[in-house]
Amino acid sequence: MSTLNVQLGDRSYPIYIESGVLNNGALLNRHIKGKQVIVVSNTTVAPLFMERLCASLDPALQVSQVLLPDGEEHKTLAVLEQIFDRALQDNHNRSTTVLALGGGVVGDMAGFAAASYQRGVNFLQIPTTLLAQVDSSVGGKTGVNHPLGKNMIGAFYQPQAVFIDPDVLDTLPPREYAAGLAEVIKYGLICDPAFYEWLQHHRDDFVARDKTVLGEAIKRSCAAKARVVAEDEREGGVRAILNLGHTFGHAIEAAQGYGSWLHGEAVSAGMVLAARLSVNQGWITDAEVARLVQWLEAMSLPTAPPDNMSVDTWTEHMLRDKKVIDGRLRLVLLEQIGKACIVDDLPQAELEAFVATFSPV
Ligand SMILES: NC(=O)c1ccc[n+]([C@@H]2O[C@H](COP(=O)([O-])OP(=O)(O)OC[C@H]3O[C@@H](n4cnc5c(N)ncnc54)[C@H](O)[C@@H]3O)[C@@H](O)[C@H]2O)c1
Ligand SMILES: O=C(O)C(=O)C[C@@H](O)[C@H](O)[C@H](O)COP(=O)(O)O
Ligand SMILES: [Zn+2]
Repeated sequence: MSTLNVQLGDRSYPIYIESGVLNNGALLNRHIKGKQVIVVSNTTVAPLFMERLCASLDPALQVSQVLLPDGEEHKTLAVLEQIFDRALQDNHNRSTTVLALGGGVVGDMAGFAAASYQRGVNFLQIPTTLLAQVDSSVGGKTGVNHPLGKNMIGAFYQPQAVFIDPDVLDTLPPREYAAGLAEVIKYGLICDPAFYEWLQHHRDDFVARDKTVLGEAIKRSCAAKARVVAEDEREGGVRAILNLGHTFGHAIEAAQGYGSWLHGEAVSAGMVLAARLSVNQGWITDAEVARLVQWLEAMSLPTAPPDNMSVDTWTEHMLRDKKVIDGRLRLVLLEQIGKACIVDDLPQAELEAFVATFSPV
């Protein structure tokens, strides 16, 4: 078993990465504080893993299950209420533990429920998608979408532990697997050039879902995220680099209707746009962007945005980004491959001219 740590003082927590950790009752039960558990999952994931998970839990625990509808379009305040309804109907008190069993949607929603139910209860993450294992289960960003913007309602609320079982990825559909790879590649681009090269070197192994290579990628991704989060938990500064491609990506997701583009797909196209803007600044080369595009395409990821968003639509969504300060956009660009930077002085006219190059007239 590999154990990493997210170092946040008295809120530090372990990330356990182990085949079969879903069946490791001793470990799971050690992190359950009270006598009650609410397992939050969805209608796709629960039939796959709920029984195994519940069999690992201490039989003396009172366990409630909440199965959310599946899909990004259900990551809403209205659906979140289903968790509170069940928690209250089943008399869960402040010492209950919320356990998220699912992908990033379930994790973000369960985390926000844990942050707000009776003003905060114990929270554990069991991520079941590649994207959730390498990104969303770590770092404490929780919340839901609003029709006008992604993740607009939420809280920073760290889990008390993360349990990653790479074996659960065996059932993950190809499109979801590719979406997770986009966030893996992101870490190489923003802060780890050696990892970027290693990932490219193993690109056929990723297509073949080689377990050894995948396990190593999960570990290195979680380690990168843990380092950044430990440095800047609430995104006052450096944490924003984890948002590479997201200003464009979130605009795509919201404008196209949540669920039409997967989050990882929108991030993939968004990273290419951020890379192209970085070329315009004279920082990286066209050849480096071409190499990235070719790689993402080989992973079946989109590398261009949809062609139905006007400049106004782009601008409207991008100006709602959470990184905006006093009406000024902050964009994550690439100073080099493997080194991101945060840019807050790109003239609005330059950004609009850039967006116009891929928008309908
Ligand atoms: N909090 C963060 O730091 C953070 C980071 C990245 C992304 N996110 C959020 O995460 C969400 C995307 O997460 P996602 O990509 O995991 O999507 P998701 O949660 O919608 O899961 C993708 C699909 O895979 C299914 N699934 C999950 N595990 C499975 C398994 N083992 N086998 C078969 N099917 C399985 C799900 O039911 C769903 O249909 C977005 O809402 C995004 O905003 C949050
Ligand atoms: O953890 C972070 O910080 C990230 O930015 C990780 C992103 O991959 C993730 O999609 C996050 O949810 C985006 O956050 P937001 O603050 O832009 O909504
Ligand atoms: Zn993301």
